[in-house]
Amino acid sequence: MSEATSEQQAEQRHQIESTISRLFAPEDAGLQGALQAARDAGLPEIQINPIQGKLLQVLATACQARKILEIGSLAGYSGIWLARALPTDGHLITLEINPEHAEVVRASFANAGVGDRTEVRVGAALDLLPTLTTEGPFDLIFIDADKASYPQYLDWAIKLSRAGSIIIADNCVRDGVAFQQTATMDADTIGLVQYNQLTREDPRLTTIVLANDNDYTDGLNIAVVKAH
Ligand SMILES: C[S@@+](CC[C@H](N)C(=O)[O-])C[C@H]1O[C@@H](n2cnc3c(N)ncnc32)[C@H](O)[C@@H]1O
Repeated sequence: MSEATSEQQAEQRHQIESTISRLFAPEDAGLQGALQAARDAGLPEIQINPIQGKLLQVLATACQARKILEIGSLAGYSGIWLARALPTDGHLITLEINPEHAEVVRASFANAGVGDRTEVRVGAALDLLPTLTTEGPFDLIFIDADKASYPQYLDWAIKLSRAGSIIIADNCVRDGVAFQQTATMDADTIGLVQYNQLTREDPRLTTIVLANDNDYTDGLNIAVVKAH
């Protein structure tokens, strides 16, 4: 029997990922509504994928999250996955620099039935993070905004967390460039490379990066805070 070509292997991986997505991470009307609202508003389609969304829920449930902080809301897709892991008196704060994105997020949260436990704060995350010190600690922090600021976001995430909190950052693979020091890196890549290095070396964290198996998304850096 002839061996599968790399195209056949890629197709097989895609089929398996689609099956996992369909069985374990189906999108309901609220999630699909957020995607449609993003398209209608002309927002870029750069949200996490359904398997990552379900993984965020699994992690939020594992740390019994009551308070979640997100940096980078876009249209609210990842926020909906996260908010649905909260108890009814739980709270998600999401930070978004673009006021037009924030309007879409608020409408999508309401449409998905999580408007009561979510709050969108508009501004540059590095300006907003210092205002959150009295509202923490946050049980889960999801970082998914401008990549150049990731190292500073990590500092804030640790400050705003407790032992047992989970800090997750998106785009920490980028076809492998997020692990390589090179002379020609742009500011985003420098931020990602430093973020991976900092989370790997910080004795307060236990960290892993999970790469997705397809070619149109990326990978999550997942760190658990052991102690401060
Ligand atoms: C990749 S998207 C977020 C995707 C979203 N987490 C999801 O998966 O559904 C990044 C978002 O971060 C926002 N953003 C970029 N720089 C920011 C900053 N300095 N502070 C706050 N938000 C920022 C962008 O406007 C954009 O909406």
